[in-house]
Amino acid sequence: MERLPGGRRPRLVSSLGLGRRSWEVTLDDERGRLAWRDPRPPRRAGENCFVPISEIIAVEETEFNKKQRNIGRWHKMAKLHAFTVYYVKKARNHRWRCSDMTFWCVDEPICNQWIQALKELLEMQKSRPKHLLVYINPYGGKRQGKRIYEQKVAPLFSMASISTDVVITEHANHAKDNLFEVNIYKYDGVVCVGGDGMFSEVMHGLIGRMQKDSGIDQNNPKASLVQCNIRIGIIPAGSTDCICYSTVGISDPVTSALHIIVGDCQPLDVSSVHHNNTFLKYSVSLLGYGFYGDILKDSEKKRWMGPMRYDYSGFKTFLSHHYYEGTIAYQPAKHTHGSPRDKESCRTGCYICKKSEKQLAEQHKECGLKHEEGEEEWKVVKGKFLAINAVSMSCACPRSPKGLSPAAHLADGSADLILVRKCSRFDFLRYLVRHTNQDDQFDFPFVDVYRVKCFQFTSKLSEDNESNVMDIVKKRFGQFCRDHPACCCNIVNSTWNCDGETLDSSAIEVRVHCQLMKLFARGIEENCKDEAAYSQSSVEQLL
Ligand SMILES: Nc1ncnc2c1ncn2[C@@H]1O[C@H](COP(=O)(O)OP(=O)(O)OP(=O)(O)O)[C@@H](O)[C@H]1O
Ligand SMILES: CCCCCCCCCCCCC/C=C/[C@@H](O)[C@H](CO)NC(=O)CCCCC
Ligand SMILES: [Ca+2]
Repeated sequence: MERLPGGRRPRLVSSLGLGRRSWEVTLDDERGRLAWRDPRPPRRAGENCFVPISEIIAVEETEFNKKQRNIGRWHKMAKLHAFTVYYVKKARNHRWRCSDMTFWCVDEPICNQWIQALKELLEMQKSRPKHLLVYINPYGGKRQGKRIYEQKVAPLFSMASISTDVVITEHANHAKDNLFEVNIYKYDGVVCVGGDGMFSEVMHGLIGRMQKDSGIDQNNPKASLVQCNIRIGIIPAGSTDCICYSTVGISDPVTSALHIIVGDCQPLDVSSVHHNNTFLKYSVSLLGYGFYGDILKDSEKKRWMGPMRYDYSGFKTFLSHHYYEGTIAYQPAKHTHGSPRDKESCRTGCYICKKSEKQLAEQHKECGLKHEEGEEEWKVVKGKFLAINAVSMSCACPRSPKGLSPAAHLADGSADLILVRKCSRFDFLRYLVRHTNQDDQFDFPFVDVYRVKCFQFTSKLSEDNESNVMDIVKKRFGQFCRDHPACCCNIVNSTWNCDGETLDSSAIEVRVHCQLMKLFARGIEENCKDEAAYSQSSVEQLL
């Protein structure tokens, strides 16, 4: 086909059948859409329907047979030629489905011309993956990972001509270790089928591999880490699925598979966690000490309960009402204009995240001129806390649809540090209930929230130990308190919950790395009735 300047194709316009009627169908490369309208005048506004090319999954020649819709007298008069376009249909609550429509005509060359033109346009969608590495955790969540992948995801990948290498994990860290061995550069992305823990493994494998290949020492808390451009796709099959929910808006395997197929790209902040110049872990969702650390520690013993373990341990931890003494030092995130108290949330195309992306690009250009971090002031907060939560994203999940910090951004280079001070059980319950409703979680005198780019935490116990107070006495005293649950003052440390895994150290140093990695996602789309939504509901009416 001839090309216009810029490599674009001329518009392809034909009269094609769709359902019972004949339509003027246009493939418009410039506007990036497949559109059709009723050729009979008068043309009323709203009769023009389209599907964006970026949301077409596949096109294939279709055999017309008796199963096809009744298309009136046409099939009696001539042999019909047809092609089917599979596309993304956007349903409620950010759910995506694969829908299809079959166009037909009597002229075979025209039908072939359409198939070829559509295939060429799909081929030109350069952000779409062609070859993926897939890790499936068969034991995550309700142990449905393998079935979900085989029944719901693999057929879509195959329809979209995506080839895959699939690894079913045999033990914890299988995926992470494997990512250090395989030739990751031959893949357009890595897919993990499982929960947040499985995602964390794949992320550690990929980020770790990138640093290793670039000679960066992960143990240096100040190191400028190398960005990972190999995108990760999450097929949710876990217990919390917070990362999937917060980046897509729903925890649904088919929706996530479609975001992978259309080649979406969502940059993501990653926090590095160190202790004494030793690398511990990366985190993208929740770093929680106190309440969420204690829930996790208790729930690990109850893995056999499946996702229910969090409800059981949550209730138990709530009743125990332990608080912990410690010191937090943080540097405010001055580079970003947002605030954790903003009414607006991070949505697809978020301008605050875009601004951070520009700043990051400038920093990379100026290479080496950054790190004014050391000169900026540190703020210090001491106290007794029921929970210390640092979230790099909202942490929205089915249990908490707005998340722990509804205005947190996916890719602004900051985390929201939420300090919940000692308060009554009743007040803490009021705070927890606000995780689940529309009320402001930070509107309590015992809750403080700061947007930070790095922070350090030291528990009272480790401070005292450092100041040479006898370890054994402290530990005994801690035991004494735990044996008397009515005494809420816990002299032992809590545990850090790092994206659903426990950390061995309570004293940690955390730094947010702006947009260190990328996901096959686009952030949460605004819930307005946009153009695409309109065109698709019109398709439904027509067929
Ligand atoms: N084959 C396996 N056997 C045992 N553990 C595995 C296997 N594959 C992966 N894992 C580990 O299982 C952990 C939990 O997996 P996953 O996240 O998929 O499930 P989950 O039920 O949602 O758990 P979580 O709430 O911790 O995210 C991961 O940290 C991962 O390292
Ligand atoms: C009376 C009603 C009170 C209800 C309160 C419900 C609050 C739910 C908030 C859930 C916040 C999840 C934050 C995400 C953490 C993930 O990185 C992590 C890994 O999957 N999950 C957990 O640690 C699992 C943590 C699960 C906690 C329940
Ligand atoms: Ca962030």
